[in-house]
Amino acid sequence: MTAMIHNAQLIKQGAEAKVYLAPFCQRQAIIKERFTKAYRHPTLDKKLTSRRVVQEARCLSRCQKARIDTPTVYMVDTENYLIYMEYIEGYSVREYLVTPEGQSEEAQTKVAKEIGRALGLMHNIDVVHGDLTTSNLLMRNETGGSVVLIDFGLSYVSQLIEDKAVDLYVLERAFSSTHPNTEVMFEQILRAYGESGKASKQILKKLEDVRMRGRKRSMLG
Ligand SMILES: Nc1ncnc2c1ncn2[C@@H]1O[C@H](COP(=O)(O)OP(=O)(O)OP(=O)(O)O)[C@@H](O)[C@H]1O
Repeated sequence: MTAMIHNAQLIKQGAEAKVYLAPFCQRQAIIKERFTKAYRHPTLDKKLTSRRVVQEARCLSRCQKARIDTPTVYMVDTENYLIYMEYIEGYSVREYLVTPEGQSEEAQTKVAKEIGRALGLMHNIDVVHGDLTTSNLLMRNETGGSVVLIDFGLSYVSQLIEDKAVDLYVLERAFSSTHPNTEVMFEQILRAYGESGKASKQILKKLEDVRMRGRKRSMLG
């Protein structure tokens, strides 16, 4: 793949995908390459891998149409399992929260409101992210740190309250395991979410059940 794309720089090698930074149409772009799995039957594997690529690109485009800040999809190559998308210059919320600025109450409130609003809008259009972490929330340099949702690799479309509640729970767990003392910030995310989502009150109610199940499970080991 590096041979096919001129000047590609590998920025992340994951278990499912490689992410490159490369010039594309006179600008820097992100190219995400999903790889096939050797243990699967080749025909089935090709089908599943290209389906994943299409699903990721579709969820990204669906968000973009609803004016949710996500990387613009430039091109999808299902033959080679590639998505070309806008490169967001900035840093992740994960990185931001450990900076002196990111530790201030005021900054955290601002970011929390943006995150909650973006998630509310995303769930309004029935996109479930599937992997919400503070690394998958970027802050754009260009706009002074507005929040961009990335990595729709596990995303899908669902109307189910349960799926959306689990999506929030995944983020809550990510916050509590990665960022100590951010309970207030997470509450603010949920408040903003409650104000911008259609069925958000029901989803937040469901989140309480999901948390309870999570607690029971961890008690049982
Ligand atoms: N559009 C983008 N702009 C800037 N950086 C990006 C962009 N997309 C991805 N990145 C960077 O690459 C990293 C990995 O990307 P991503 O999270 O999409 O891949 P992944 O976790 O390996 O994929 P998956 O979870 O689908 O297997 C991100 O954490 C981020 O640092």
